[in-house]
Amino acid sequence: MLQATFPLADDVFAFARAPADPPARAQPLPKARHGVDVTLQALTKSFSGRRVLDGVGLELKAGEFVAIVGRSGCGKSTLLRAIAGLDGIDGGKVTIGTVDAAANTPVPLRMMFQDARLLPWKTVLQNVALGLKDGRQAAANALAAVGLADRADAWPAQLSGGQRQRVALARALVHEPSLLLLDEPLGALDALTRIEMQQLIESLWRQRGFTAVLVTHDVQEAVALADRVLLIEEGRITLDLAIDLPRPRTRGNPMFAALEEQLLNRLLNPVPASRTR
Ligand SMILES: Nc1ncnc2c1ncn2[C@@H]1O[C@H](COP(=O)(O)OP(=O)(O)OP(=O)(O)O)[C@@H](O)[C@H]1O
Repeated sequence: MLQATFPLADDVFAFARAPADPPARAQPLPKARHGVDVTLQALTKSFSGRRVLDGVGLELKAGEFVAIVGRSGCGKSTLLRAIAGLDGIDGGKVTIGTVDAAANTPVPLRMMFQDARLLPWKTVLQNVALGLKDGRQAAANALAAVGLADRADAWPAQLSGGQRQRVALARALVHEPSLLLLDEPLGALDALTRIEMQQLIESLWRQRGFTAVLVTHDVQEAVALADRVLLIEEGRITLDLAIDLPRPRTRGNPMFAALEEQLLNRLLNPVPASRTR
């Protein structure tokens, strides 16, 4: 369900025509949908004989916000892509809601990446409406929800990096996903824009109730956003840390700083896998 086909010739003509369509007036986003439970059982995945996921098991509750951290190359994106069904797995099972992800049944999930992956020959509104039948109104609503109602007719090249990620977020939200997978989507943004985007993602998550899984290198971001932070080491989840702080969270809170330090110390001083199994 994540892959759409893009009729190239139509797109080229659309480039010549756009943005001739009348502007769609923004309306509030529809009422929140609920998130889905996600269950991973004994996931394994190897690349060139090297085991990257080594029997990962995990249960996420509907509407939970989970962050995944770990050293570079530990398998965070591989795990996310396995949940999304983008890459095959060697063993184990992914269940989203009641659907076995291997069953080829569409599941209500969307994914955001570090780069916005917008089509440069489509306007912002057209990018968000992509793959939707009569999607202009829904796209306008989603753009308003991310604060970009006034850029609907702009081209992606006319936007800043932060604005492009807002469009990518709108493009995901317009489908009202029950599960949003975020693969380091804020990694390329400056510090201030990053915090603004974190606040936006958190507020949309609170309004809409989807389950969120965020891969991040930034432990502060993980503590700011997540209900639970998971650490991946040697192909397994070796730490599952509950972040029991009220929202919205204040970085100056001593408990915030203590959790951040705990995670950072754990990342810098890995425990041998044999002691975590
Ligand atoms: N398509 C692929 N083909 C071969 N090896 C791959 C492929 N995808 C990932 N790998 C390898 O699997 C390991 C885990 O990669 P992955 O991208 O999941 O790590 P990561 O924790 O997300 O890393 P980073 O934090 O640097 O983004 C790495 O050693 C990587 O080189």
